[in-house]
Amino acid sequence: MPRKICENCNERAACVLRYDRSILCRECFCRVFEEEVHQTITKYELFKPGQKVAIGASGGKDSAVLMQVMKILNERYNYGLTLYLLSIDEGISGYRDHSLEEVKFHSNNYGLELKILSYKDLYNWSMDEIVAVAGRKSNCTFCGVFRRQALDRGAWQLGVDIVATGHNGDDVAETVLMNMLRGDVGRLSRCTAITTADDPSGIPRVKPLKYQYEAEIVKYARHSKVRYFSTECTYAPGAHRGHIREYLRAATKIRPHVVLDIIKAGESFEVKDGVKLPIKSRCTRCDYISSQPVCKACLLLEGLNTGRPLLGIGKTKEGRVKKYKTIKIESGEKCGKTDDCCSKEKEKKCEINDDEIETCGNPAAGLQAKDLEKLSIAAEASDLF
Ligand SMILES: Nc1ncnc2c1ncn2[C@@H]1O[C@H](COP(=O)(O)OP(=O)(O)OP(=O)(O)O)[C@@H](O)[C@H]1O
Repeated sequence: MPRKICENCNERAACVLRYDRSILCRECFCRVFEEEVHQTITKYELFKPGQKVAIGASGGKDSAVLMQVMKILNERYNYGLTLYLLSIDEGISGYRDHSLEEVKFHSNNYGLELKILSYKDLYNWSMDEIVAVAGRKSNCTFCGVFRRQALDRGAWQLGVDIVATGHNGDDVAETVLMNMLRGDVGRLSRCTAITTADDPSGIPRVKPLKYQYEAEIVKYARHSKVRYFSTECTYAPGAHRGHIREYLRAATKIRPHVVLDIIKAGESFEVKDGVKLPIKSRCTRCDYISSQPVCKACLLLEGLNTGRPLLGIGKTKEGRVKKYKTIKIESGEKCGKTDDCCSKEKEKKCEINDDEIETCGNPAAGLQAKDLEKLSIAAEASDLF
């Protein structure tokens, strides 16, 4: 069989590009990969000259590749950025402690200042301690909510203008599917954004690898010899995201560009006028941005600190969060079982929980409450932070 050669330079071929099936050698593949990221950065104007950028560094393949590509592009194209590494130590022994060793190696290797913040210092709870009291079903909710705030706090401490994370195309496509399966219109409408900020006046986060396939990130790491920690999180196997990931992998075998197609579908999604989305305000306890009077992180912490670890998770009666939903009343009939029964007006903002299902005879209220309850489980983990 004739030896395959690179379509660019006639060197020995090493891989096939996923989207157009071009056959490339190692060097040309790496160059094409870097140029694609450069295109994303320039097209979406992710950075401005002179900015300080913290790279969210977990030690895994995505953030390790992001560091290397950002360092190369910053020099090749004179972006004029000062790069830092920011790591959050969630306190997962046998996982994060090992992956942080990789981050320390990268910090020395690239000469980039590294800041590490731990959940234990920030919240007085490590993930191992949380899992010991809350079990393994909701660990991703705790971890996702706490990490979002921790990255923000770390970014403040470093004094950076922007945080870049290694979220890749597969991550974004998974999140689109997760939000669709949950019918979470609010998150669906914002999860494909390449630049995000929980707090509009806070430090924005960008995803320069948003259009890169995970498989090609792995190839890039292999061909350009990027070191990374490859073990999966100790607590990941039960996560909902894992099932979606398996589905996406299977779909990719049939339709190789399904990842980019899903992202495109998500980007084209628009919320109809009149659909009510949660209104963001400030947490009354910590002042962090929140659509509830008390933010999710404060609620989860309250649960942990008062021996009710599922408070805010929405799984037990004790830990149930108050939910509000605007209910349309078709007939205007009054069920009469509660004083403030949602009956007189055509529309009313109702607090929904299981007790209300029992006491209020309005079938619409019961239905909404059950649906919301299902949706609330681990819903926080379906945001890309
Ligand atoms: N503990 C952490 N500290 C700092 N940044 C993090 C941390 N965990 C995740 N991130 C950032 O969020 C991105 C996506 O995280 P995710 O949990 O999806 O991990 P991943 O897909 O395995 O990425 P990676 O391969 O970089 O670990 C990472 O690439 C990184 O930029």
